[in-house]
Order: sequence, then C-alpha cells, then structure tokens
Amino acid sequence: MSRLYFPKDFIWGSATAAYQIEGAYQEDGKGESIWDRFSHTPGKVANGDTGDVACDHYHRYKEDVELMKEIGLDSYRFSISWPRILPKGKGEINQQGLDFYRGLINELLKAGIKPVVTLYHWDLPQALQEEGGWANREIVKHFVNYAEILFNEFGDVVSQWITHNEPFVVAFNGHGSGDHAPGIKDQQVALQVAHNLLLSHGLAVKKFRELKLDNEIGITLNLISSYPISDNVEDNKAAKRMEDYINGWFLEPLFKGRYPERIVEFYGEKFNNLDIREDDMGLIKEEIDFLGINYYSRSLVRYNKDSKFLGIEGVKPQDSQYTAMDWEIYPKGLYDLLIKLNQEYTQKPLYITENGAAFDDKISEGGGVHDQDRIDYLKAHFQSAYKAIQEGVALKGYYVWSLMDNFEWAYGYSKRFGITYIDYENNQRRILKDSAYWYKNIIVNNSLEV
Ligand SMILES: N=[N+]=NCCCCNC(=O)[C@@H]1[C@H]2[C@H](O)[C@@H](O)[C@H](O)[C@@H](CO)[C@@H]12
Repeated sequence: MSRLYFPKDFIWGSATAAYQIEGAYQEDGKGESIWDRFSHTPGKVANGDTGDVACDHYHRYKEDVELMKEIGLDSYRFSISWPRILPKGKGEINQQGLDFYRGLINELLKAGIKPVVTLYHWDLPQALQEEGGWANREIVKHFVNYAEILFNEFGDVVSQWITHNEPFVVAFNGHGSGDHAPGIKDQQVALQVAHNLLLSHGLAVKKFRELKLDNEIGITLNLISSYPISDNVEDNKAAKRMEDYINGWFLEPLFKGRYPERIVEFYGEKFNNLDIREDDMGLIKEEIDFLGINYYSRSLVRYNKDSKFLGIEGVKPQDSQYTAMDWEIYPKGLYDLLIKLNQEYTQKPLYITENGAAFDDKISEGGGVHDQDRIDYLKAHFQSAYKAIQEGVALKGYYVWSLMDNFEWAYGYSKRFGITYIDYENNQRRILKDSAYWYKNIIVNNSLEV
C-alpha cells in the first residue's frame, strides 16, 4: 500500500444547506421560503416530506459542531437562510436569525473549523417570489442588500463567501422542468432567471469589493464532464451542446463575459427575448477569488434527431455502477473536468464544494452504519482530485456532500448522502458512518492510502 499526500495546506471539509438540515421552519421570526411553500404543496416532494424539522440542526448545532470536531474537519460549508435574516426578503432584519448564525460561527471558530458561507442555497423568501422571484430583475438589488447585511455582520469571521449554489439548478429545475421550487415550467423564464442570478452574483461581488473585506468570494456551479458515445461528428456535437447547456451557460459569462454561441443559436428567439442590458455581461464577469465545483457524475450522450432536448439522448452504460440517485459513478469525470477548467477557463483556486453519493444506508445489528460503497466512491474521487493537483490544477480544498443525511429536495428523506446517519425514526439521532471514520483518517494524515 502507498499513500498519496495532498498539499500541506489542503482544506478538507464537509457541506450542508440551511433548508436541508435546519428545521425550525417557523421559529424565531423566520419568514416562509419557497421550499416551505413547495414542500407543503401536495405531490411535490416524495412521501409528502417537508423541511419543517429536517435534522433539527437549528436546535442541535452545538452537537453537530462536536461531530465536525470528532471527524476533524478543517472547514464547514453551510448556507444562511435568507428568510431567517429578512423574513420578507427585504426591509426589517430578524435579529434572532443573525443570532443563530453568530452562535454557529462562534462554535465553529472555537473548534478551529473555518466557516464557509453560501449566501443562497435555493430557499428564497416566499414574499419575494410573490413579486416574481428570480424572474423579476428587481430581485438583484434585494439579493445585494441581503448579501451586504451578512458581509457587514460576519465579514470578520467568515473565511470564504459563496454567492450562489448551482444557479443552473435554481434556473432550470426551479423554472424549467419545475421539479424544484417554485415549480415553474417555462424555458423562457428559466433563461431569464439564469441571467438574473448571474447578475446578482456579479453585483454582490462588486459590493463585497467596495467593503474592502479581507476574506474571499466566489460562486459554486454544478459541473459535469460530457462525453459522446462514439467518435462520430454528430455525437461529438451533442456532447458539446450538453456541456454548454450545463457548464458553459455559466462558466462563459463568469470568466469570458459572454454566453456560449453554440447553444445561443439553439435557444434562438428565447435568447433574443431576454432582458440583458448593456453593462450586464461586464458586471457578471466581476473577478472572483475562487470557483466552487459541485461534481457528482458525468454525462454520456448520443445525437438523436428526434430528441426535443438539444437533439441529445443520454446513455447509461450497463457495466457502470450507479448510486441510489441512479447517477453513474465516474471518478475520471472529475479529473477531466478539473483539467478542462484549468486549461479553458481559470487558473484561480478551485474548491470541490460538493462531491458525494447517496446509498441505501442501514443501521447494522451492532449499531454502526457500514457504508463501504460511499468510502469506495469518495476514495476514487479523491484519487482523481490528487491526479489533477499533481498535473498543476490549483485545487485547494474538498467538501464532502454531506456532513449528514438530510432533506434531498424532491426526494425528501428517501436519499441519504451523509457521512453521518440521521435516524429520523429516533429523534434525529446522529450516528457517524464508517465513511466518517475513514474520512477522519484521511484528514489527520492529509493523505489517501491506495
Ligand atoms: N445525473 N446527475 N446529476 C448530477 C446532479 C446535479 C444537480 N444536483 C446537484 O448537484 C445537487 C447539489 C445540491 O447543492 C445539494 O443541495 C443536493 O443535496 C446535492 C445532491 O443532490 C447536489
């Protein structure tokens, strides 16, 4: 056996999001979010699950920081719930909301764990949705106002800020397919939402720079590696369109100040109808300090002239392994993605802000949770990250999704991504899975045994 040593200042972390773990959905002045509304709408979430209680992190955050300490995390990525801070999305600030996050951050600092804050992880105040939400360009100033409140409140204790988590999913799942809140099914709206999200990101970064804070700011994108099933030209073009649809639509504006041509022409009238103003692309391209990458799986496609989706048909190899989300396990895709980002987009520091897998974890007779499949998944992806670092990619940290099992959006509690098991039938009891103990060993040695 040999060991792969990561750079000495490499950051090992884990990640969560407010709506997925906090619960206390109506407590201490918190306003309603679009996910409160969506999850309470019959038929939207598996088994009628909601985030009303979730992992009850709101009341158990001290216990959870103890868990992070036991695992030995260098850093913890979490999101702040906008409706906890501004119940109506604007106007009056809810001091109890600020107090909760102050308490959490204080516990993290006491434990020597770097706080990394995601400003927006999908839980928009419902009051703003009622004014059009992300489809209404007015939202941009409300987001910047919300961000400025947090920059001023926590700017001296937060290590890094992430403006948005996965604008692709907010735009296209929330406003295109409609399987996420607010459940809109309109491609034209989805494209406008994507633009307004990017614009809000750029203006929040601009505000951050004006405040002259000495921490860092970036954005997190869900990115794939896209492959054609054959080397024929149409399959290759289909793979490129898929990459433009998920990756390019956000990477090109952020790093090159433009939308990707190939797919702009595909959108045609829907793109021409967008409200994009003269300075927008320059504002979106405001320089960031790092890029966050959420990688879960690859995309393998063939050209299909009858497919209404970009003329693309997905392919699922029989001989691959799949997670409980039915996502192909393809660690090489992470390596290929990191190399491509380094070569085609940025040499800025990169962080894997999410990578992990759902498996059907069970509590064993002996009381432990033996999730060897998750260990194997993470080990293979850590090896891909290591290889990319060895080849010069400025990968500075890795956050495992997730610290604990949680509310998996439209799947509710039916999918478990955590390295900590949550026993929902037993008062949300926490049980560190074997993967947590395995991860602890990686962190303490800053190396991977292969
Ligand atoms: N095939 N395939 N697809 C890969 C999936 C890409 C889109 N979903 C995500 O990335 C979400 C991200 C989210 O931040 C987190 O809140 C979610 O809990 C995790 C797990 O779902 C991931």
